[in-house]
This record gives sequence, C-alpha cells and structure tokens, in this order.
Amino acid sequence: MVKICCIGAGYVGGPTMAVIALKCPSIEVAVVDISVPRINAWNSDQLPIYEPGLDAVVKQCRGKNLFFSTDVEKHVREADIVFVSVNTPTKTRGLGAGKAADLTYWESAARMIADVSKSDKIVVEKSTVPVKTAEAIEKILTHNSKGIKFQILSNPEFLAEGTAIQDLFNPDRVLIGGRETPEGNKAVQALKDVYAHWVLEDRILTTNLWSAELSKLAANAFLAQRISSVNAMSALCEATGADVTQVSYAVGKDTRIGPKFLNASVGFGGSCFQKDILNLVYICECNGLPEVAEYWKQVIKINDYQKNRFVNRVVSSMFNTVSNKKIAILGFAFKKDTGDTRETPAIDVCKGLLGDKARLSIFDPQVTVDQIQRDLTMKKFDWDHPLHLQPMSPTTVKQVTCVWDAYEATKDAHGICILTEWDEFKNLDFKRIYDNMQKPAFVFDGRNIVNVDQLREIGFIVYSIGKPLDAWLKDMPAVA
Ligand SMILES: NC(=O)c1ccc[n+]([C@@H]2O[C@H](COP(=O)([O-])OP(=O)(O)OC[C@H]3O[C@@H](n4cnc5c(N)ncnc54)[C@H](O)[C@@H]3O)[C@@H](O)[C@H]2O)c1
Ligand SMILES: O=c1ccn([C@@H]2O[C@H](COP(=O)(O)OP(=O)(O)O[C@H]3O[C@H](CO)[C@@H](O)[C@H](O)[C@H]3O)[C@@H](O)[C@H]2O)c(=O)[nH]1
Repeated sequence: MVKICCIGAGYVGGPTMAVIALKCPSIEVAVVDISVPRINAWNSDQLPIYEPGLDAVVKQCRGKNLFFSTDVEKHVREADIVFVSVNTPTKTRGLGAGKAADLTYWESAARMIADVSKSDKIVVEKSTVPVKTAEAIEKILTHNSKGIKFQILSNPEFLAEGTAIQDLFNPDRVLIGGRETPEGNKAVQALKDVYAHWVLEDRILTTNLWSAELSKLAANAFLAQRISSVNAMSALCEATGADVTQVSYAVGKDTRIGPKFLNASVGFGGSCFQKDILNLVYICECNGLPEVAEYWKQVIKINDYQKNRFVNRVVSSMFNTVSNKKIAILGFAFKKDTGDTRETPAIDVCKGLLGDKARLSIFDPQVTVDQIQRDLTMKKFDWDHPLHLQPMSPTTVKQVTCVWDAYEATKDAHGICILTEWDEFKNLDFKRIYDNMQKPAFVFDGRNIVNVDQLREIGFIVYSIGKPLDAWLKDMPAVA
C-alpha cells in the first residue's frame, strides 16, 4: 500500500489530503502538524476550517485511510511520498523583509525529513514557494541523507477557499514539475498515478521544476491583476457615471478576456495574492528586473488604493467625520463561504474607520470575536505563522463590538459597510434595518450585492463600488 504523509494540516494540507484519501482508497494518507489544537480539531466533529463539503469528505475517510496526527516523525519515516504544505509567510525582518518568502518552516520540515528517513522518498512542494526553492531543498535533503535518495517535485495547489472541495474534485489542471532525469520522470509518474485516480489525463500537466514553481506565482499574479484592473476602472466609473458591472460584463464578453474574476470590490484579500505578488516582486528585483518588479507592484498599490478610497468615501459622506458614530460592519472574512480572515480587506477598512474614531459593530456568520480582535491588533504578516507562534492579543480594541446578528449590528448605527458578499446579506430586511438606524442612514456596499434602487427607495444614501453616485455623494471628495 502506498503511504502518503502531508506535513501541515492547514487550509491546503487538510482538504487536499482528505480528497486524495477519498479518491484513492488504496492509499493511506496521514496529515501531520506541530499544532496540537489543530490536529485535535481535525480529529473532532468541529473541523478547524470551515469549507463547504469538507465535513462529509473527512467523515467518509477518517480512521479508514485518512489519519491526523502530531507524530510527525513516525509518519514521515513510513511514507513513500511526503507532501510539504507548511506556512511560507512574508519575511518581516532581515534581507528581503516585507517581500521575500520566509522559508523557515519549509527548511525545518526538510531537515526533519532528512533526519528521520530510513528509505527513499518523493518530497512534494505543495506550499507556494519562490522559484528555485527545490534546489535549496534538494541541497538540505542530500546533505543529510545518509545515502537515502530523495526526488523533489513541485506540485503547487490552485484551490480557492470556499470552493476548495469542488476545485479539488474537478481541477482545471494539476501541475507537476520534476527533474528531467530518469529518476525525476519516475517520481513524476508516481505522483501522476495518484491524481489519475480521478483527474483526466489531459488535465495533469508536467513541466520542469522551475516552470511549476513559477506558474503558481504567475497564476496568482494574473488573477489579482484582473481584480486590480477592474477596481481601477471602478474609480473611473464613479467619476464618469459609467457602471462598473456593465463595463466588466461588456469587457468579459470578449472570449479572449472571459467573464470570470472581474467583480469590482473593496479590494482582494486572502492569504495568497498579496504574499505571492510580493514574493514575485522580490524575485524580479533579485534577478535584475526592476521594471518587471514595478509592474507587478502596481497590482498591490491599486488594491491598497481601493481600500483607502472606500474608507474615504465613508468618512467624507458622513460629514467628514465618523468620530463616535456607530458603523455596522457586515462581513469580516476575505470572501464568502470561509471563516478565513487572512489579509481580509475588512482589517484595513476597520482600522481606517477606527483611525477616525468610529465605533464598530461587526457581524460575520463564520468569524469569531477572538479572531476579529486578534486581526485588528496583530502586526502585518504575523498572521501567517503557525498558530502557537502567533502573538496572543493582549489588548482588545474597545471601540469594537462583535455581535451574532446583522439586525443587532445595524441597530442605532449611522452607517453600514458591507465587506463580505455572504448570501444572507442579500436577503436582509432593509426596511426594518432602516427604521432602526440613525438618520440619514448610509449603506456602503463594498461587494455590490445590494439592490441600490430598492435601498434608495427605502431612504438610504447608498454608495456601491463603481456605480453611478448617489446625489448626496456627488460633490464630495473621492480621492484616496
Ligand atoms: N490557503 C490557500 O487557499 C492556499 C492555496 C494554495 C496554496 N497555498 C499555499 O499553501 C501553503 C500552506 O497554506 P495554508 O493556507 O494551508 O497554511 P496554514 O497556515 O493553514 O497551514 C500550515 C500548517 O503548517 C503547520 N506547520 C508549519 N511548520 C510545520 C512543521 N515544521 N511541521 C509540521 N507542521 C508545520 C502549521 O502549524 C499549520 O497548521 C502556503 O505556502 C500557501 O501559500 C494556500
Ligand atoms: O472578481 C473577483 C474575484 C475575487 N475577488 C476577491 O479576491 C480575493 C481572493 O479570492 P479567490 O481567489 O476566490 O480566493 P483564494 O482562496 O484567495 O484563492 C486564490 O489564491 C489561492 C492561493 O494561492 C489560489 O490557489 C487560488 O487559485 C486563487 O484563486 C477575495 O478577497 C475575493 O473577494 C474580487 O474582489 N473580485
């Protein structure tokens, strides 16, 4: 029986391995982590991450051919294929701080693999890593290997949160990069055989190691670039009376462009886009390509601009101050159908409003009070380290309350900011909400999910990203 071990039981390691176990009953899969609470949660009824469809997959395989354990060394030693899916945060100190990937966790995993292994292994990069990481990892593995042979493969993951199970069941492509040697080809084939249990052959792409590593960074950069492009257009739409939804529909009808990923928003969030673009920028700089680095940097600059612009719209609409005003924040996760708040635009928007002394009442159906308080007090990039290494939040932000209901959050509020596109926000009783708010009552829709005309009819002053402006907002300063 082939044995797989995955180091890192996070958003990628957990769902990916659960699906491999489900689709390959003949393979034994162990997911290991240094975080005891995380592994305990994977072994309980309350999984550590919220992902539609995940519970059912885990329940079907756990205890049969899917195991979650903190006994990292034992499972690595026994495995034929070791996936490494640990954190690769942005460096906060030293060379490349604020841009380069911090490979501390990857390196320690590689050293441990070399130390405990007693048989040949295929080591698979599942984490997103800088191009050429495999070379460094190979050096660590072969230096300490006592004659054991390791083949390193790059197999980046393309799942998106909220649709992870769907994406894993039916991936656009599976990418496997390996050394172009007989041993390398054999290792690539072994991993191909795993995916071939459920992925069509023409969707399994094989490349050299460096192409696979770089393709992951390139894919995220392209995706984020589309969002920054449409968000840049949204500012121009507001200035000219065009409607960004109509513009992106018209643009996306061109089959060369395509309709997906063209929704204007308060900005993109999530653990990957910003981190991976910063990483790409750093790699370009290190390779003497400052113009290319500058090009990609702009995607992040526009994203920051969009978040600032949103805060400025809120403040300027409300008589240029939100001091001591209650603002309801609907949605804190970085997108719907996840409880993940990593790099969520809500953090920057909330911090911006708190900077102007607003009182915030936050509701998100999946995010806990503790998480929100941690996010609002944590330093940039601290979130991307294993849980037990993250600082506990010693202080709470007093002007922030978290509630478990949108009606409670909006009661007596002066304004509402919609920051996540949860389906339930579309069906709220806005008449009831309006009646319980201070007047004039404002809605700032950062996800373009409300029916603007209906809300204006009720009496709200509405701002919706990239849409023709409410008369109230027309003479207000719009620049960030
Ligand atoms: N989240 C996504 O949607 C996504 C998608 C594709 C790729 N990625 C990439 O995958 C990687 C993992 O992302 P994630 O979101 O799953 O992160 P995560 O923080 O959810 O999980 C990483 C896990 O690795 C564990 N870990 C760290 N060092 C360890 C070690 N030495 N031994 C054992 N366990 C260790 C941590 O405790 C943590 O539980 C990152 O490189 C990320 O960029 C993420
Ligand atoms: O038209 C759009 C599409 C997305 N977003 C925002 O962009 C962010 C990222 O969304 P999404 O890409 O759906 O989620 P992620 O889970 O971050 O997935 C991305 O990052 C992963 C980690 O690398 C990759 O594996 C995925 O392919 C890639 O889509 C979220 O804040 C979305 O709200 C928009 O604002 N407009």
